[in-house]
Amino acid sequence: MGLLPSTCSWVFLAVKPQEMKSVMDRLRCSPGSAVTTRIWISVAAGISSSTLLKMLSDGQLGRQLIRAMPNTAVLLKCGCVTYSTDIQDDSITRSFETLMKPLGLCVRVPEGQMNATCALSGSGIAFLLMALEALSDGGVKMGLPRALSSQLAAQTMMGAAQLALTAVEPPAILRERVSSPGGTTMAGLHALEKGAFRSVLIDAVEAATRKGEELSSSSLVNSNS
Ligand SMILES: NC(=O)C1=CN([C@@H]2O[C@H](COP(=O)(O)OP(=O)(O)OC[C@H]3O[C@@H](n4cnc5c(N)ncnc54)[C@H](OP(=O)(O)O)[C@@H]3O)[C@@H](O)[C@H]2O)C=CC1
Ligand SMILES: O=C(O)[C@@H]1CCC=N1
Repeated sequence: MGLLPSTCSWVFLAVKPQEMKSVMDRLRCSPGSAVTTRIWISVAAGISSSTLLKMLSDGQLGRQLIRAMPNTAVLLKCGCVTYSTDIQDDSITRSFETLMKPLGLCVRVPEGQMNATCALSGSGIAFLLMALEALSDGGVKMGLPRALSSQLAAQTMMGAAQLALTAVEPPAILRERVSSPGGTTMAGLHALEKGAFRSVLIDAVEAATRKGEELSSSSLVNSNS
């Protein structure tokens, strides 16, 4: 990775947060590093824009930075990309959004919300996949074949997401419509409430956000070392 062509005007930094400092150090020594007008896009979880900007300025690599957070569903063009930047030139942010929009939803957020969006949409895919696995296990426990159970769980999750994305009503109302008095859904929802389902998901987003904050402070320490 010693070479950074000077013609390369947009560079994605997609290494693990712990690798970022050493990668920046190596970029500084690259022949093309003198180009200070290029746009840097970091997708690293946790590392704040101020830490990244410090690494860029230490390496005299310019200061045009976009901090972005995609999720793995971008592979299927139904992902989320959140980003924050202090770049004032609208043509640059428009170009970035044009690049990202085919991948799914692309939303600009304040820097202070990046760790929370990383937790919710970046890591949230894993939380939902775990829920999907568990739903499928539930079906298998009740005698369904594994393949059918997994297929029904995934399709049901997609259906719930499509309903939530297209309906005018909030998810709570959509849920009520499935919950007949004395019916099967209420029986299942009661079991979820007893297991603190909602609370556990809220805890998961909070824990992932806090981890992002920790990664930010540790990379700041590293960038000063
Ligand atoms: N996984 C996810 O869902 C998401 C991840 N991210 C972020 O993306 C980043 C990468 O994560 P992920 O893709 O999961 O990790 P991977 O381990 O899959 O990929 C890391 C990449 O970095 C390369 N790499 C490692 N060390 C160096 C180095 N010293 N110099 C140059 N390249 C290096 C690796 O190359 P090689 O394979 O050749 O070793 C590999 O291509 C992380 O910062 C993560 O926070 C952001 C959003 C979502
Ligand atoms: O945990 C991770 O490495 C990544 C960051 C965003 C989602 N997962």
